Amino acid sequence: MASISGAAAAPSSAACRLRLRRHILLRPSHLRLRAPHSIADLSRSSSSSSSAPTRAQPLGSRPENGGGVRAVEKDPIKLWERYVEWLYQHKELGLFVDVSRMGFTEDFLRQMEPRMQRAFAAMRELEKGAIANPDEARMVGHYWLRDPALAPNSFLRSKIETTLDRILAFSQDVVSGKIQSPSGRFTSILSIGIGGSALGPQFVAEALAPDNPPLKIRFIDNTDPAGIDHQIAQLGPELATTLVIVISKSGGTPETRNGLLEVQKAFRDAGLQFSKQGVAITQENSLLDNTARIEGWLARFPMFDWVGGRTSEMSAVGLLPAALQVNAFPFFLYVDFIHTLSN
Ligand SMILES: O=P(O)(O)OC[C@H]1O[C@H](O)[C@H](O)[C@@H](O)[C@@H]1O
Repeated sequence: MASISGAAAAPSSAACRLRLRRHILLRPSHLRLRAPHSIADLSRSSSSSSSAPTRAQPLGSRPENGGGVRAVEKDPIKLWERYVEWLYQHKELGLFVDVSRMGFTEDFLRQMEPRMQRAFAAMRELEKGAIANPDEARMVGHYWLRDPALAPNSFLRSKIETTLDRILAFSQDVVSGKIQSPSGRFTSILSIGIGGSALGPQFVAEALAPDNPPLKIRFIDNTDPAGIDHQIAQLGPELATTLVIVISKSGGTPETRNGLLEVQKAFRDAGLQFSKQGVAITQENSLLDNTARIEGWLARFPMFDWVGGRTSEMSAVGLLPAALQVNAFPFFLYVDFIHTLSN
């Protein structure tokens, strides 16, 4: 990730989007996601075949798979040659993949090439919006979230970008105090959601949030009544300045609803108005979405049907909690980093 030294004022969401776009435009073509011409392109870092060092001979080939497997090379010189020939490097990310100690042969790569080409063809179809979930007639497009330009049409692209803009604007307004609870600036976040609607935000909070985030986050991620009571008790009077984010793709998960009902009761008991502090992240017109709309919650953000719960980290599910835990500039770098990583 680029250095954040010299960071000045938080950029506007438009500036963030602009930089995201510029990043897409300026990205060197060799870094673009593409199907390699040959599977060997995947692993070879450099060197033409004519200048390639002599490769170790297969040591332990298995006749049943045509000799594609070999024992791991032990000779240090040959191992070094194998390392030099096959090291994959992505300079921009500082990512290196060393496959030299894996027991494969050239033959293995030749055998796999038709299968890989079929996989790349299937991926191309998927990326163009093919229905990959026939039971529910849904596309599978979570990777469009990381690069909206990949979305199969302008409608979807604009939905992704608009949502990203709204997340940035809302989180900046909450962190700066422009949007407040009736009792003052928001000081913490309570996330209610389970499974795919909790794991990504928990991981990011654990891995990336600063030691003293603008808003500290807590999670209710199961229906254990003692656990729910514990989180509410830990907040104590801070409930009055807690932003409650209710996350559910389907909007009807009973565990999440139980958590919501318990928290709403705690608000009532404390004489607080939940709607002034509640945010919903869910599919449009779900039970949760309709509840939030009818009760007039502070905000609603969409979850798309073409994003699986377990791959929703770069949707509002993951980005809103992340944006609220860091100030806007590092959040932008986070989006930028994920974008680079995915390409
Ligand atoms: O996001 P929701 O619709 O509330 O679903 C939340 C979770 O519910 C269950 O635990 C499913 O097994 C998970 O795959 C899903 O992520």
